[in-house]
Amino acid sequence: MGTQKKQSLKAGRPPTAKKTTPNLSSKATQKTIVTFHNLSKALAKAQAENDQTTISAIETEFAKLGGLKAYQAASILGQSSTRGGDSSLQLLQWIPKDLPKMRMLEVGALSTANACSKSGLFDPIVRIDLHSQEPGILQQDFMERPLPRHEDEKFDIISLSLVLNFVPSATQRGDMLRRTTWFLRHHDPLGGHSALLFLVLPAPCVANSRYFNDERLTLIMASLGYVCLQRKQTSKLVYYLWRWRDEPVKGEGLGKVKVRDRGGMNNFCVVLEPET
Ligand SMILES: C[S@@+](CC[C@H](N)C(=O)[O-])C[C@H]1O[C@@H](n2cnc3c(N)ncnc32)[C@H](O)[C@@H]1O
Repeated sequence: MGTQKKQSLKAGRPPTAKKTTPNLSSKATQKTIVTFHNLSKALAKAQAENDQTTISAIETEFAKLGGLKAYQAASILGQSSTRGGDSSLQLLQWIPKDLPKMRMLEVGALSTANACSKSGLFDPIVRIDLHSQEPGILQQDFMERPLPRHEDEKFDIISLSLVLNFVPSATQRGDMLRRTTWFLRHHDPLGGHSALLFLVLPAPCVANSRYFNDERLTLIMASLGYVCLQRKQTSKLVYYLWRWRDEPVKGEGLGKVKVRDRGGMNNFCVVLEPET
């Protein structure tokens, strides 16, 4: 009892098939990702407190690190097969191959050549990112993306892989999850449309947080109208496939609740504010 090594938020990639000794550059890659996340959290706090001195100091640190570009470069390295691979491979294992082609929105897209892009199961794939790395990726903040005017502009599936943990505050994470429902088509069993959300998080977000676990996530998702179809956890990542079935419950919020507390835990949290 209690002998298991605690997971930290540093863990962020699925294990490779063959265990390899981490080399210096994979450590450096992970350090960039962790530093970026820590700076983002500190910046959100300083901004909330309107602490200009701290904001300037953090911005200097971001610049020294190389900003979002350096973070994305580190994340792309993490997607390479030698570093743990492409999370969209898991989605392909869960999607039936005989469905009509699905309209996909990939939020936080780093490449146009991941497994989903090559599968032929999705058409079109609209890829967006805060900082586009390729012509096939639209530079756009999902939180600012114009809302669809017609059902035809909505999607059958949204991919949110390692994006929610990138969002600096708990309420913004809740807002992001709620926003996914505004972009999904209503499920039409006869027309074959499935409104799906593929969500990937670093495992410690649910497995080792004082304020978040699978139960809290399920409550939030249920309040938004989602049911869990699939879940898989590795030592580093947790993957989910959710079906959006019902309209979100109006006026319902889910705040910050301590679900457990042990030394070495993190404070990752998602808060769902009541929709106004
Ligand atoms: C760790 S990378 C994950 C990339 C890839 N989806 C994966 O699974 O490896 C997170 C990406 O999410 C993007 N991102 C974060 N918030 C976003 C937002 N609000 N809108 C669009 N992209 C966002 C970041 O710019 C970053 O490139």
